[in-house]
Amino acid sequence: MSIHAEAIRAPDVANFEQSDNVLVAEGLTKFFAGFAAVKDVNLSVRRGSIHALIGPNGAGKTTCFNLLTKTLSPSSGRILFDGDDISALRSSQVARRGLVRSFQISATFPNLTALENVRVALQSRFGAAYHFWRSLTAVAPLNKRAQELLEQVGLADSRNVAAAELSYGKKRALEIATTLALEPIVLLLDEPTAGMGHEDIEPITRLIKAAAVGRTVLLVEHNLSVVSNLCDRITVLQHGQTLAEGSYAEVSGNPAVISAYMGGIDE
Ligand SMILES: Nc1ncnc2c1ncn2[C@@H]1O[C@H](COP(=O)(O)OP(=O)(O)OP(=O)(O)O)[C@@H](O)[C@H]1O
Repeated sequence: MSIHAEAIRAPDVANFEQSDNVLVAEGLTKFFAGFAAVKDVNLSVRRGSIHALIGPNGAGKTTCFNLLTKTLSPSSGRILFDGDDISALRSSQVARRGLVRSFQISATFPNLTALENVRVALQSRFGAAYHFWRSLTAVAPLNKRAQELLEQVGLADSRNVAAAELSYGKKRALEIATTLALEPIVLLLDEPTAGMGHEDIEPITRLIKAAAVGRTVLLVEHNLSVVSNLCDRITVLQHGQTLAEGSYAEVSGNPAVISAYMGGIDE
């Protein structure tokens, strides 16, 4: 895959100067049948940063991520996006505001080509004017943008290949292209390198770096070398609580973090 970092377009982010933190969690807590999977987590994601949520297995990363993406509702606490309390909003509502979770592979349409998948994402963004039932001529203007997005994620040569036929790494790249079609202000990625072989990890890391230009990225990631290579800021969770926050150098030198990972760095 060849990736054109500089070509990935920055979103319209007129509010960038307003506040240092684009996404803030305050006292975020989630109980499952009396068990606190996430307990009183405070988190500030700086505008323009690549921020990782890490921690040992069962630390509460996925639950925290699902709360931030509004896939789950918090038991208590609140979430601010661009200064607005989004705690009561649905994921579709926050996505329209620019807080967009990367589609999961299962959400791409396996029988549609890479180009068609990106076009469907663009159609969903542009609404009724480009709905499915419109003729191919009507949606043609979207092909150019879809093609650009495919080029940006290194999939130009795969434009006419069905999503189901793409390699695992290319499926993840397609997933990112469909997400970028929505012009996210904050791009949320759930374990972007999970299940990848070494050959795909480096290109996807470069792709995320490129996609982060002009926007903010928050990801859950198990692979600590990816985290160290990619992320400006890291929040370490353990037992549902924040154990440490800082740069990779800061958190990786923190004795509490070392102890939490002892015997179980799940790279
Ligand atoms: N829907 C649920 N119902 C009950 N318990 C849950 C549910 N989801 C998560 N948990 C529990 O909450 C805790 C945190 O889980 P979570 O998946 O958020 O951790 P994680 O850090 O993402 O773990 P992993 O690295 O293994 O994916 C775990 O003990 C898990 O068993």
